[in-house]
Amino acid sequence: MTKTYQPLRSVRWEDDELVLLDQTKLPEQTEFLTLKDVKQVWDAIERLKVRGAPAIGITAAYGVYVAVRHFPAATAEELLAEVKKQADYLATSRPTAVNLFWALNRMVKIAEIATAQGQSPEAMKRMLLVEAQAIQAEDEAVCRAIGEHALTLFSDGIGVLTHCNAGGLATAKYGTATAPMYLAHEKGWKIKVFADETRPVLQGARLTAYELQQAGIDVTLICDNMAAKVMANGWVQAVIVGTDRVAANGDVANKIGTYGLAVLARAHNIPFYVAAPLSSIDLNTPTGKEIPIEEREADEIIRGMGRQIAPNDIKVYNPAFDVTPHELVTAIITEKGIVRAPYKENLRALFEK
Ligand SMILES: CSC[C@@H](O)[C@@H](O)C(=O)COP(=O)(O)O
Repeated sequence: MTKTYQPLRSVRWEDDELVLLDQTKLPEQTEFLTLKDVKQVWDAIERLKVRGAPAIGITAAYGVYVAVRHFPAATAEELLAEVKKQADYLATSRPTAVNLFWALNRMVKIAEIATAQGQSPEAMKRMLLVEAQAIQAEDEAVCRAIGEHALTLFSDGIGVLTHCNAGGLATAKYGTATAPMYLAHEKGWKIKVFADETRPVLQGARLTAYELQQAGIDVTLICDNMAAKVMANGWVQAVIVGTDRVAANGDVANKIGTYGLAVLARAHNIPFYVAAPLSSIDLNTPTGKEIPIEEREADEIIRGMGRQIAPNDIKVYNPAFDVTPHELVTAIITEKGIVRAPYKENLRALFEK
């Protein structure tokens, strides 16, 4: 029997307001936030109320509109300057996911086009909202296309391991790494997913386990340090993860722990796939070494599980992401198809298609 995927919408433009599902409250509470100003949008991104590279980009795009919608500009040039200022501000919310900068650039570009066309400030505001909505709608189609390509690498009965949440909550719909899981499920395939809990913020436990369970997909939650055992048991035929940024040489930044998983996959001869929309591929960053890696506060670890689990003032190292060298990546699955090594040439060619 085929099942239709019921999306969890993490970002919505509703009744002329930006509404977010507060991901920090899941799975205990389903709470929606209406964001009234750009500071609230910045905070929501920084505090992980909205997270996941594509969802961050979509939110920031709406954030630009929210920031300027009531700005009393007399001319298009004046409004353009404000758009640039607010985009620069939103760009400081998180450093690693390139989708944030990609989406903000698109918003600035629309404002530049409106200015060059001699549009009024009010017309420019309307164009900004339409662009943010287009970014969201495109992401849904992109995720579905990634899912269709990724599905060609899967088969009925497959066991798949994933890390963090590259799911519907992190995108407009379907997710990236989860898209083939939803499509396999729709086809009636039996797919077994193992979700790493993903320390320290537990996106795997709180979000991936939750959204796959809601969709009726067979998902088993494991602690991060159990992945090797699950692989050794022979339960996993593919690892698939999302990404925050793919460098021009194919190095992949993703949630901390991804690199370790790629090493384990190689040791067990299991393919390691990265699902990446073109908006996450950054040809301007030559290698993983140049990708800025966010470091977050110690409290995420010391008091991360709702109670104190380490001594106060303990020295903590808390990078939110790591970089998987391209040599460990079996393939990168994009909306335009599946890319394999040599990544430098093949990723560049994608943008010329
Ligand atoms: C499709 S989401 C891809 C990545 O953004 C995801 O895997 C990830 O690392 C998210 O990190 P987060 O810190 O929760 O924003």
